[in-house]
Amino acid sequence: MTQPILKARGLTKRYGKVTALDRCDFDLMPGEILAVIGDNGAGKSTLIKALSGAVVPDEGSVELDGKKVDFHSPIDAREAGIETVYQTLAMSPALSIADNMFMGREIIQSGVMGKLFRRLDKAKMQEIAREKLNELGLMTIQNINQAVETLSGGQRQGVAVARAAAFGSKVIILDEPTAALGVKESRRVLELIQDVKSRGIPIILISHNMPHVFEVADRIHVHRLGRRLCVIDPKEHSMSDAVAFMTGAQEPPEHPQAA
Ligand SMILES: Nc1ncnc2c1ncn2[C@@H]1O[C@H](COP(=O)(O)OP(=O)(O)OP(=O)(O)O)[C@@H](O)[C@H]1O
Repeated sequence: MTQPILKARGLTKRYGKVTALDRCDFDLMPGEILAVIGDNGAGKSTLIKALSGAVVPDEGSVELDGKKVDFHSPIDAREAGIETVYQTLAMSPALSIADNMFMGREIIQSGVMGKLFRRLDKAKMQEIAREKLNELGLMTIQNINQAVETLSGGQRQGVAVARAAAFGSKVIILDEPTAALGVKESRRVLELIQDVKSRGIPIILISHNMPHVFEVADRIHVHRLGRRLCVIDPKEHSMSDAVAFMTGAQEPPEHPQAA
């Protein structure tokens, strides 16, 4: 049987009296798009943070590729191959697309200048950035040296996803990638998500947008009251079923398709 690429068991995170995660289980299978849905305050963000090193759970375990991992910071998770694109994109608007793509992992020139003065290999970074954006069909971005602040919302999101796809070797987490976008831009981002999937990289998609979730997700993790309520197949359930499970208006399916 196929093993999950990312697996969590019994994750618990308390903030004072609030239990944001309550013995939560989670499974992401290789190559899939797994949507995570849930009401406001259900604990989706906390789950994602626990999987990406931004929050250290009080209890529970996380396994990546069958090996136990203990992330203490997002850098730990990144180094292990988990890239997260947050709703509030962590980008520097005044810097170029290439600079943003390589922020925090700049390429240093080989030779003396690099060794002694840590001089950056700008040409190399631009070349790789262009290649990555092209690969993902982001051809609308003409100039790799253009400042990110001059891009549209959808293009910015595209750069963020391309950055994640370029470096996230194992898992990409997207937190509400279409929330701030118009119809056309959302469409482009959804296509991009499918492009990334077709390259074999599994994606966790947190979204409140049910049509978007139902369009791209292979499976849907329904989160409620800090834990996984069930996992549903979007081909077998309607959007109104999903909302009813999520809000507690309807009992979840008897045999939750855990993984
Ligand atoms: N840093 C924090 N300090 C205190 N309480 C927190 C903190 N982060 C989250 N919580 C609480 O934990 C619970 C779960 O929050 P979380 O943000 O994970 O939910 P969510 O499902 O992502 O919600 P939304 O869809 O509204 O973003 C909420 O009750 C929230 O108030």
